[in-house]
Amino acid sequence: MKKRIAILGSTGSIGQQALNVIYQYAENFEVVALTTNRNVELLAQQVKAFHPSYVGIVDTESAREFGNYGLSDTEVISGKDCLVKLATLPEVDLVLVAVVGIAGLEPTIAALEAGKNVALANKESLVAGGHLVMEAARKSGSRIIPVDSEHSAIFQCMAGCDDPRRINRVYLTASGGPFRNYTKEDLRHVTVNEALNHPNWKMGKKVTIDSATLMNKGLEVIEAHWLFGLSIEQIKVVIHPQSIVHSMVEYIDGSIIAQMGKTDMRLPILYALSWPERLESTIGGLDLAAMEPLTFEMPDFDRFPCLALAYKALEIGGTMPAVLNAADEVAVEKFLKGEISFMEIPVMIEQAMKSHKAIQNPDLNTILRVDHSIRRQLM
Ligand SMILES: NC(=O)C1=CN([C@@H]2O[C@H](COP(=O)(O)OP(=O)(O)OC[C@H]3O[C@@H](n4cnc5c(N)ncnc54)[C@H](OP(=O)(O)O)[C@@H]3O)[C@@H](O)[C@H]2O)C=CC1
Ligand SMILES: CC(=O)[C@@H](O)[C@H](O)COP(=O)(O)O
Ligand SMILES: [Mn+2]
Repeated sequence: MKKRIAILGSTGSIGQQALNVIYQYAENFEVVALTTNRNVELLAQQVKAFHPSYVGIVDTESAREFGNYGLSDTEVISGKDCLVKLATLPEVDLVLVAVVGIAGLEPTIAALEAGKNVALANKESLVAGGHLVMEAARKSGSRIIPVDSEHSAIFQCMAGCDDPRRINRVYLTASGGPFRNYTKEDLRHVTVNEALNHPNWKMGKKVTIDSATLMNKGLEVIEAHWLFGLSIEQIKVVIHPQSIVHSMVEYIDGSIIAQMGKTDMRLPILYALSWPERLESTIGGLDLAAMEPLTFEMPDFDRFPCLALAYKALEIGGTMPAVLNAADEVAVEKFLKGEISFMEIPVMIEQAMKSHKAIQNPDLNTILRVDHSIRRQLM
C-alpha cells in the first residue's frame, strides 16, 4: 500500500527535494496535501505534477491568486489554520513538516496528537516547544522521524540501541559555515551574500544564515536533547568542514558509530519517508579513496557566540529556548534586510534572553505568547 503524505512547506528547499524523491518512488508514496506560505506559482506546478486532494495557502491574498490557475480538482484551504487542518486529515499517514520557523510548532503537535507519524525537518518546533512535541508523540504512540541530517544520522546510529543510559555522548557535526576561519574583526564586515554562500549545502535562507552564525548547531543541540532524551553534557558539537560524517554516537564502551553519506538532503528525506524500510536510491554512496581527508576540530564559542547562547537557553529551560528561537528569527530577518550587521545577531538574541524571566514547563499558549512578545519587542 502507498504511504499517503502531507508536505507542509512543499515550496521550500526541503519540500521541493521531498517531491523530487517522491516523484522517483511513485509506487511507494502518494501526495495528499501540499502547502505554501505565498509561492502559488510553484504550488500550481506541484499540483499539476502530483495531483494532491488539498492545498493549504497561509497567505489569504495568495490563496485568492491561486484561483486564477483553474486547478479545481484540488480543494484549497487558506489562512494560518490550514497547516493544522492538513496535518490532521484522516487520509494522511505521514506528515512531512518542512515549513521554516515557529509556524511548524502547532501542526507538528496536532499531527502527532492525531496519531500521524511525523517526518520532522522543522527544528524550531522542538526548540520552542520540545517537551510538548515529545509529550504528544508519547501519548499517541506516533513516531517522529528526524529529517535534519545530523538527527537522521543519530537516529540511524542508534538503531538497535537508543537507551540514553548506554550512550556517553553524541557528536553533532558542523561544517563551520562560510566564516569558519574568520577572525572576530573579519566577522564584523561580512555581507549578506557571503553569509548565504554555504560551503556544502544549498538550503533556505534562514537555515543558511543560522549555519553561518553556528546558531543552526545550537538549535540542533536543543533538537537532539528532545529527540533522543539526552542531557546537555551528552551533546557535543564538533566542526567537520567536509560534512561527510553527518553525526556520531559514542556508547559507554567507547565505541563510536558514525553515519556518512553525500551532502544531499534527499538521503535523509528518503530515509524519513521510507522508514522503517530502506529503499534503493540512485544518489549513491561515497568514493572513499577519492575523498579529501575528513577532519575534526573544536568549535570556537568566542567567535560564534550563538552556539553558547543556545546551550545557555537549554540549560535555563522553560520558555528560554522559545525566546532564543524568536529572537533568532527576528535577527536573521533583519540581517537579511540589511538592517543589522552579522555580529549584531548574537547581541540581539542575548539582549532578548536577558530581558526574559523563564517560565518553567510552559503550555502551548504560554510559548506562543512569549514568542509574540519577543517578536514585538525586537521588531
Ligand atoms: N533546507 C535544508 O537543507 C534543511 C532545512 N532544515 C530545516 O527545515 C525547515 C525548512 O527549511 P527550508 O526548506 O530550508 O526553508 P525554506 O525557506 O526553503 O522553505 C520554507 C517553506 O515554509 C513555507 N513558509 C514560510 N513561512 C511560513 C509560515 N509563516 N507559515 C507557513 N509556511 C511558511 C515557505 O513558503 P513560501 O515558499 O511561500 O515562502 C516554504 O514552503 C527549517 O526548519 C530548516 O531549519 C533542516 C535541515 C536541512
Ligand atoms: C543539511 C543540514 O542538516 C543543515 O542543518 C546543515 O547541518 C547545515 O550545515 P551546518 O553544519 O553548517 O550547520
Ligand atoms: Mn542540520
